[in-house]
Amino acid sequence: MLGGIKLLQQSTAIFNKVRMASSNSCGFKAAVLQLTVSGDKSANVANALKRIQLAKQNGCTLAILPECFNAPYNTALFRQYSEVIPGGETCKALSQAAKSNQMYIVGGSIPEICDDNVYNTCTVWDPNGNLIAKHRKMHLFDINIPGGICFKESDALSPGNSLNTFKLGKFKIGLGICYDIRFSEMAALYRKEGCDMLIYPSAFNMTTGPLHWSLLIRARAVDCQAFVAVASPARITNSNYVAWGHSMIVDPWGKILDEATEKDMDLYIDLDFNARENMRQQIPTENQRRTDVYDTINVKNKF
Ligand SMILES: NC(=O)CCC(=O)C(=O)O
Repeated sequence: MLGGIKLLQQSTAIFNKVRMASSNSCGFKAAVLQLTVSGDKSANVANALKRIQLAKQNGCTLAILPECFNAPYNTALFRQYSEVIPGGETCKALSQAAKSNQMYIVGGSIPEICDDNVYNTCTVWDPNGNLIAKHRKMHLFDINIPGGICFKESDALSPGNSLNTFKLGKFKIGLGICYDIRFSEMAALYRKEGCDMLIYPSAFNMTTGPLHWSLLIRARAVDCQAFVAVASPARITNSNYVAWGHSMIVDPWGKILDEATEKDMDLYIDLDFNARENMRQQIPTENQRRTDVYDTINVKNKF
């Protein structure tokens, strides 16, 4: 824990072992799974496992699940669906899936219970089935747009207080959850930490989704010069919270490499990190920052 920023990373020994099996020098193939989420937790988890296996069959090294993929996205239900990490049924299933498919899994998010607090938490699993990172949503989704949407996660959830990264081979990946993407300071810290990619399991809504969703994803990609992947639940029009869908992966230039519709579907995308290196050399903003003028992030939050 340095300056309020905690990094959770696997040990070098595991890292080396996994790297051999799972990535090459310039990239890997990622799956973004846009799953239908119902009130039946076991069915949600079983569906995720099936789709992870399909991603493996399609040559993917990494599978990314949506925010709140095992439970309805509903403040009144978070506690009821919550489970402990890593001992709960969802974590056990994800760990097993990572091991049997020899994949990395970014387990979207699930309602986590810890010391009677409930968190919106993302877990990450390596191909040995080990939990290598955990991120609790830092910025709770509390908004009120008259005639649009009123949602108050803080009625039911506590916020996380740390930034979290993990390594896939030589690539460093920073984690956020949905509303976290609106806070560019957080992404800037991940960039400063050297992240090659940011992943945000998400569930935007029908009011903000149309204008803000791809804008924010592309903005974070361009200002961090990193890949950004976001996985949403599929849209179910008669549910309490209607998700925007449109899961996507954007490259460091801000180009949308692939985008889902609102329907239940998966994306499989080859990521070539050479493109990222080229961009960082051609537009070297990292070395051009005027930290003599705006030094808040750099001074307060040294990793
Ligand atoms: N689940 C969320 O955090 C939703 C965020 C969202 O929709 C937004 O507009 O921001």
